[in-house]
Amino acid sequence: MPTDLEHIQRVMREADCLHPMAEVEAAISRVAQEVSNTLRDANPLVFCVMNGGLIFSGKLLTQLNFPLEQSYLHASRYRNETSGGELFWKAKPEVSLMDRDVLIIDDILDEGHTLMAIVDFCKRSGARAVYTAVLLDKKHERKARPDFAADFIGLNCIDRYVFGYGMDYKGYWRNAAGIYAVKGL
Ligand SMILES: O=P(O)(O)OC[C@H]1O[C@H](OP(=O)(O)OP(=O)(O)O)[C@H](O)[C@@H]1O
Ligand SMILES: Nc1nc2[nH]cnc2c(=O)[nH]1
Repeated sequence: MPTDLEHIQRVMREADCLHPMAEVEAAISRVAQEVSNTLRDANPLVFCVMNGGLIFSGKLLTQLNFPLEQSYLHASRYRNETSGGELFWKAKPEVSLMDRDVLIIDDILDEGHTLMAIVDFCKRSGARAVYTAVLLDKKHERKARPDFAADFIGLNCIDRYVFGYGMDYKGYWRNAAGIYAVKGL
């Protein structure tokens, strides 16, 4: 079925802006400082979790002023829907993680299944230490494991379906320059 672009446009028009661009950019700069303090001497291997992690990764990486290697992995649970299902690996890391300090960068920690599975994979692949950075930590009582938290968090966000800064609504608006909540979700 062709995408109803009028619907996609309406979602943007009716959305609530939760975190405007200036607030998000300030949060990214703070996270960059925290990551630098922890990893500047670690020669880390940094993974962007595609697709959602793309914009946060790009903006964060340009503010990390120390030697690192960068790559990507792709694990998806939502597959352009607004509720999650089974984790599906589209691309596993191709470089060796053995004895490396690894930093995983993703857009959002919601229930946590995605990030937990990625961390678990990295540890089983021989990483020496695995750190995680997320732009948003969504606050609710449905966490897969309440004791699992990201090491670096940009912003806390309310329990709504959000898009922008890499996060999609039905595959659209990853390019929105702010963090928005879909009306009614
Ligand atoms: O904490 P969870 O409940 O597991 O959800 C968080 C994950 O969901 C989104 O990915 P998605 O599966 O939508 O893929 P995408 O990045 O390609 O949008 C997001 O990018 C996180 O990786
Ligand atoms: N776009 C988007 N992806 C998600 N993955 C998990 N939660 C969310 C969310 O609120 N928005």
